[in-house]
Amino acid sequence: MTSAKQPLLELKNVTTVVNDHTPAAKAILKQLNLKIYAGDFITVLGPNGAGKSTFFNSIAGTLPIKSGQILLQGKNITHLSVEKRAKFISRVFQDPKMGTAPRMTVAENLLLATKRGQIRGLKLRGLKAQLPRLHSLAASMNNGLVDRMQTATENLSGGQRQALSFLMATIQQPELLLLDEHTAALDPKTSAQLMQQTNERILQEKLTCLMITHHLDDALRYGNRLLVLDDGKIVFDVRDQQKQQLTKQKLLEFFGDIE
Ligand SMILES: Nc1ncnc2c1ncn2[C@@H]1O[C@H](COP(=O)(O)OP(=O)(O)OP(=O)(O)O)[C@@H](O)[C@H]1O
Repeated sequence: MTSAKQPLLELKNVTTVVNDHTPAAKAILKQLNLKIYAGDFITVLGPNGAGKSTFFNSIAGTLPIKSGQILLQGKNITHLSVEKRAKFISRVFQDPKMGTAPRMTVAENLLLATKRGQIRGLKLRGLKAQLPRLHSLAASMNNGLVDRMQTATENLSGGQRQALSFLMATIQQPELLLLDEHTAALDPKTSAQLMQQTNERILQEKLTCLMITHHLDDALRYGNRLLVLDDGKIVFDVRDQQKQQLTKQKLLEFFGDIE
């Protein structure tokens, strides 16, 4: 029974306010409660402006929460800095330019990611010894990234760059992976390919993941649990068999034309 286990991540009554203490103050997350368990691969749907990115910003610490608590494996991380949370929480954004250092090569970026949280990482020691592992990771993305290991990241295609961002975010097996529409900027074929590699890696590494998407098909096909966020609250939460039985039609009926 999942209810008896300690959640990997728990949000307790989380309220997040933007422009706090100004006349433009607005609550975006509204007393949100959620328990996420190790191994959950959760797809997150919701209309534009529902608060999905704010939800991720609150978990990652890029936006302070106004009230409530965030617990990671029972530890209160509500006031932990973004940098400290980055040791446990990885994130991939929609924009291919965001996850990588543009002037550094693919191999250097990957190596940097293996040393996340260590100061000496910046010196990139040990590149040679790590190369076989980095090569096989790049090859696993099946998109030519492995042939461009010595290429500066800024010269990659958007799909290769997102695949690299994804690898960098998962190379150290984060306790929690946040995918913020990470395939949305890619063409349909590239997006589908990255989605498939994403799924394989998450299952293989048994990662715990929250993935925001506007694609109902992806939200239904991937993961063991599906959430719908609307107006700063979780309004729908299904898992396992209930999720498998969900159809696109039922989802559309539930919250209108989200796509
Ligand atoms: N820093 C901010 N300042 C002011 N308003 C903000 C800020 N961040 C978010 N908002 C507002 O909060 C609401 C929720 O935004 P958020 O980006 O979390 O929604 P979303 O569900 O991710 O939307 P989308 O699907 O369009 O990406 C929106 O109305 C947005 O304009």
